[in-house]
Amino acid sequence: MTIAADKQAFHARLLSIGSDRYHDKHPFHVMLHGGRCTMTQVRAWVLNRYYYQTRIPMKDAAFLSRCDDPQMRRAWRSRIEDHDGGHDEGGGIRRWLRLAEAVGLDADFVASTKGVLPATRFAVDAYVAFVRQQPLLEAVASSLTELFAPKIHSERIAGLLEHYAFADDAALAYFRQRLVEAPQDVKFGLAYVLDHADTAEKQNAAVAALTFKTEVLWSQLDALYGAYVAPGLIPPGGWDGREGVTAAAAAEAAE
Ligand SMILES: O=C(O)c1cc(C(=O)O)c2c(n1)C(=O)C(=O)c1cc(C(=O)O)[nH]c1-2
Repeated sequence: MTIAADKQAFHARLLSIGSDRYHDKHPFHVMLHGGRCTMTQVRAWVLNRYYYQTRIPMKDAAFLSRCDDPQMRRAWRSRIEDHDGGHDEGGGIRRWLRLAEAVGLDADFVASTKGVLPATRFAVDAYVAFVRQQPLLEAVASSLTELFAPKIHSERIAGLLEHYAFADDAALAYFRQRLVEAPQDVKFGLAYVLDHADTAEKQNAAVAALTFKTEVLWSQLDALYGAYVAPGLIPPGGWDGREGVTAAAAAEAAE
């Protein structure tokens, strides 16, 4: 096989992980985007997913701390800016808290990460540990689920706007902004992985890293589904569906 054909086949393998395993296919997302979640289920998703949001810039900082190439650090550091932003305007994390408020949650409660499901923490912490420990090629490959994220963000914007009263441009600003940011990140990450995975062994390791990441995402939704859809078993320490719901949202529900 020529080098170009080998790269092409490797690229196709990476893309097929998205079509086989990305979390857009998870039943919880299907419910959420199709307007079939209760507000308690929507809140549980926002609250748990906040934990992922908080750990993304931490894993990117872990990544940067391992990079000895200034070129690479320069390309990677905007990811931290995207999520943390500046002191006054904030970034993705603050936009996520705006979504939390729009769904009727107290932002300080969500920011405390109280009530986050144990399995959400385990999955997200495993991602941070992976990026801290594994070879850089695998750390970059694990970020490539973002290849598939613009599609899910577009579907989510459309689905939430269509089906839920809380959804408007301010509430969904997080997702619109990701549609601008993610393609830049992924362009660099994909080129890096295609260039540096130059042996079958490295290609297999990159495929395994991307697969692992799809599992990190999928298991967060399994945890949500089990606790808040069926069988509805909320583990000790998991959000009870009431704490942190604003008085206004609780009153609206009681009407
Ligand atoms: O809503 C989603 O489905 C989704 C998925 C992913 C992803 O595929 O990891 C990310 C995001 N959103 C996202 O907003 C985001 O900032 C992000 C960063 C990363 C990463 O691994 O560095 N993934 C994702």
